Amino acid sequence: MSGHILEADSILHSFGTRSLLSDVYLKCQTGEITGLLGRNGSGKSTLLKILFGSLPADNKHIRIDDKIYHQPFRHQLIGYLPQDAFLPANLSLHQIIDIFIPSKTNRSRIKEDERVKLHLKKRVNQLSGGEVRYFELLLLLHLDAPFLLLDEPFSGIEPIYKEHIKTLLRAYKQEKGFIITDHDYRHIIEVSDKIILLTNGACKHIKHLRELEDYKYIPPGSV
Ligand SMILES: Nc1ncnc2c1ncn2[C@@H]1O[C@H](COP(=O)(O)OP(=O)(O)OP(=O)(O)O)[C@@H](O)[C@H]1O
Repeated sequence: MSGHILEADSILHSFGTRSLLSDVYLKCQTGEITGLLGRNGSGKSTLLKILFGSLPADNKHIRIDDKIYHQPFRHQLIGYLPQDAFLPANLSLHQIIDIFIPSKTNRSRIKEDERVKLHLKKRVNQLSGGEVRYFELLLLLHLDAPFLLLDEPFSGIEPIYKEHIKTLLRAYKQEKGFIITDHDYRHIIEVSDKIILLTNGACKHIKHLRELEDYKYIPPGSV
């Protein structure tokens, strides 16, 4: 897959009288992981939903390879891992892989994953939270979409899986661009090529990690 560029600007969004996103610009390209940080309630999940196209914004301008899209997910250009589990609870992993993944090669790859193959016959509701999270992420990585938005991919994941997930992200960024957000900020910082802090409705591009302290996102002396 050759390189792709996702650019979003002029994103405005309010809930009632509260202006949440007022001046958002961000750019992501294949080969790159963008870490999106921000305090609770700063609007990270809202921004990802707007980029994906599942939440209508008051205003938005999303371009992929210079073409404007209102709902990029309808064109299989963006995949999205929401904060909450999204898979049908009563289907087996085997069934879900066959339904979600168009490519036979990719279906086999997922079924051969050592953390998935043990559970293929189980239903989603028979897995632990961390096992489901890992499976969801693996499914998304095997979609054709050039961009993936990951909302808290490390949530509920045991340490050794977190390391494995970082390895997967580094491997798949050869062909995909990622925007990831998680409060496990050390993992985000470690795996990301660039860091954005969402604060006061705008994206601040962080050049030096100490700026995260200046913006009071992390305590003094953390980096
Ligand atoms: N549908 C909605 N209606 C009204 N307010 C909402 C709605 N969705 C989100 N909000 C509010 O918008 C703000 C931002 O929510 P959002 O989930 O985007 O934050 P976040 O940065 O992802 O937070 P966290 O880090 O806690 O997950 C919150 O104050 C939330 O209560």
